[in-house]
Amino acid sequence: MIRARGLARTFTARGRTVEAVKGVDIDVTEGELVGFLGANGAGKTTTLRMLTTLLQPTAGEAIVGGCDLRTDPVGVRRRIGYVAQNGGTHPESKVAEEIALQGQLYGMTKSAAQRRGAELAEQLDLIGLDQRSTKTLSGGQRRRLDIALSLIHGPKLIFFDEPTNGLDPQSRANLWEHIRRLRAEQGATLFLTTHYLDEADSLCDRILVIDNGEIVATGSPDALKAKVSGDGISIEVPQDLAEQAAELVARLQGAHQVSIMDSTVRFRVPRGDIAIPELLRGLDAAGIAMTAIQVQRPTLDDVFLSLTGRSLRDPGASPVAQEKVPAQV
Ligand SMILES: Nc1ncnc2c1ncn2[C@@H]1O[C@H](COP(=O)(O)OP(=O)(O)OP(=O)(O)O)[C@@H](O)[C@H]1O
Repeated sequence: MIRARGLARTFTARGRTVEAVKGVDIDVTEGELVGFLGANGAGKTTTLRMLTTLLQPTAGEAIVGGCDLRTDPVGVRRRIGYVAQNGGTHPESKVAEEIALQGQLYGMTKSAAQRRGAELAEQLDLIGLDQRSTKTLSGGQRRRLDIALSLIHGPKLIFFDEPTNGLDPQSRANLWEHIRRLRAEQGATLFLTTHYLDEADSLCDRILVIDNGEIVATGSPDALKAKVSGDGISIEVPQDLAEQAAELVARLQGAHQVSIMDSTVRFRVPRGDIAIPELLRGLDAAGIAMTAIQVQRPTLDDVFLSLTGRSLRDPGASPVAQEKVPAQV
């Protein structure tokens, strides 16, 4: 659905040159829900605007929805939907007028646009709002109207720029449901930018991490977490047996960063769920009584931190998942 090679964009303003996007390669296959994750100014919007024909690349090439970005931008536009960060509705227009106008922009008759608008209103929980002016809609309703407008011509590839930016947690969760349904019910391919870690984690099949105009990692949220840091485990044992427990721990497959502090042994493994049964058997056989175990799953922020040296933590991000369970030895 998307194949970009060496896509780059440089801006020059007042004698200063900014390399906003430095030659990125992007591959997205049909039906995928891909998140483009990065801090403010990383180059997300610039990339999205290039892929949607709104901005000309300085270098590189891309096939988007089967059409060449450089030679057939009109073909690209016909095949994609684009939900911009700030939407494009006029505050005084009525919802029904916006939908009809958008349909007509895509060459539909007024009645065909109204029929399609009614279908979309049903799918996106906008029923009963057609005579409301867009300025009276809530933030979540306005975002859903933006999505309806971008879907009027039935695109199979949809781009979202920061879809839930500025929404309250409940409206964000509601919008995620709508985005998931778009894929499940219409088989759409979705590409969205976000700086929300929890959004990327819970919504996306695959994430591309962009930093300073370069893609620094790609993979499923779980694969990225396992690759970068793995699960952190700490166990409590009698202090005089901590050394012996640490030796057992070091023999677990993939164990690293083993350390001892008083009666606590800390370490990391690629998969805690696989390591723990083996650890329990080893401690049992050695007669070491473990009194507590704590498992800390890695977060996407751990991934981001290890890739970029900076944290992307935000108020909407999920807390670190922690489980404290009694030891069973
Ligand atoms: N029209 C422009 N002229 C000059 N510099 C620009 C222009 N548009 C973007 N930039 C610069 O390019 C870089 C990437 O910006 P971009 O908007 O793509 O980042 P972003 O990851 O989308 O950030 P945000 O999350 O804040 O939207 C930034 O340094 C930005 O200041």
